[in-house]
Amino acid sequence: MAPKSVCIVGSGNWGSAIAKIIGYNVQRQPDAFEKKVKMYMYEEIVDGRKLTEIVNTDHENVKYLPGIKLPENVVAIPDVIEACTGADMLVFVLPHQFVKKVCEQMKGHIKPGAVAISMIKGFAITGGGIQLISHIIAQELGTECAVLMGANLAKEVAEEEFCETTIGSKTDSTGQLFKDLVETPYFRVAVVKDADTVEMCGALKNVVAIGAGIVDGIKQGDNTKAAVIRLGLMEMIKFGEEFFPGSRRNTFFESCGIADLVATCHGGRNRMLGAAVVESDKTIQELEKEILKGQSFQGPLVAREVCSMLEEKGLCDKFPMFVAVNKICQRVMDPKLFISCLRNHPAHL
Ligand SMILES: NC(=O)C1=CN([C@@H]2O[C@H](COP(=O)(O)OP(=O)(O)OC[C@H]3O[C@@H](n4cnc5c(N)ncnc54)[C@H](O)[C@@H]3O)[C@@H](O)[C@H]2O)C=CC1
Ligand SMILES: O=C(CO)COP(=O)(O)O
Repeated sequence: MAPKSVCIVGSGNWGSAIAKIIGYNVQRQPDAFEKKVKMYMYEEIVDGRKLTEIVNTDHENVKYLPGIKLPENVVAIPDVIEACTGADMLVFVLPHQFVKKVCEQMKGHIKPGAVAISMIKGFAITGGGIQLISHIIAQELGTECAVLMGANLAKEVAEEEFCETTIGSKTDSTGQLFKDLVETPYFRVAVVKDADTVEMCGALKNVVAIGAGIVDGIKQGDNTKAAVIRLGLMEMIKFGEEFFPGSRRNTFFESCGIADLVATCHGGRNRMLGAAVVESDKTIQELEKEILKGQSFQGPLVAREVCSMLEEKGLCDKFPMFVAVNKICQRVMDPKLFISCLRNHPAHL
């Protein structure tokens, strides 16, 4: 079979870290993958130069993953149609609010038989309710779409610190193909079939991580944060029962579940946001600009998406942590009340 060509759709903090892995891995497997990896990059000017030009000449994404060299076979392309045309494998790694628009542009330009994977941690709300991003990609582009989620803080992955991740794929062949594309000695991949639960975990942990940050902001210690992680996991499992029936309990014990909760509740951007919301009166948008300098917090958006579904279904009282995080992000609840709303959590009854 001819080597497969790969296109990465997205080039932020995680997008660039995964581009580093993919760029090296395709070189190690020339029979399986084409050497050139095209990476769609949303164009912007950094220090008077186009970011695509910086990446293609200096081989570093100075804005979103500074200090990390990217392999020279990763080529940044500002036009998503040019980037995806002819690709056999599409790796989606954009902040979730941009997915629909980017897919609309790509529609009609996808190679027949191409397969996709989503590394995006979020949901979409459509007329049909809460939707998984991989389902939107599959519907829009007519491709199969697997998912990859795990305890994978981008900077640590880019610095080649050991971690695990989970690929969820309904078919074994697609799961294995993407495992071959991304696995390294420091990035170990487990493939499971329960893809919807894998993806749901990745989205919901963003909300719990804000809760962990709120705990830091109100100066509570590790016991309290552990309680937030545990209650968050309970709400994630419950959310699966309500919205994605058929979830396998074991999936929550993969890297995408408990491990990602632990990692992001200690080290993630959403955790930072939770602490900052307590410590300042600024809006989420102001904090995002100030703290992340162009990167994106996914948690507040996910909390809003989740709570709009909970309200619609009359389920808010079963998910007090998700609801409290959303209210605190919306600035309609005093963060000091966060603990009291966990005190009477249904998990204690
Ligand atoms: N950063 C991390 O440690 C990890 C992130 N993720 C997930 O990966 C996904 C992508 O996150 P990151 O790569 O970290 O992105 P990021 O947070 O660095 O986001 C910035 C990216 O959005 C792009 N962008 C801005 N406006 C745009 C527009 N209008 N259209 C298209 N793109 C636009 C920017 O060019 C940049 O590439 C998210 O769902 C995130 O939750 C998953 C694992 C780890
Ligand atoms: O998903 C992540 C690590 O697995 C990154 O989380 P943050 O977006 O909160 O930094």
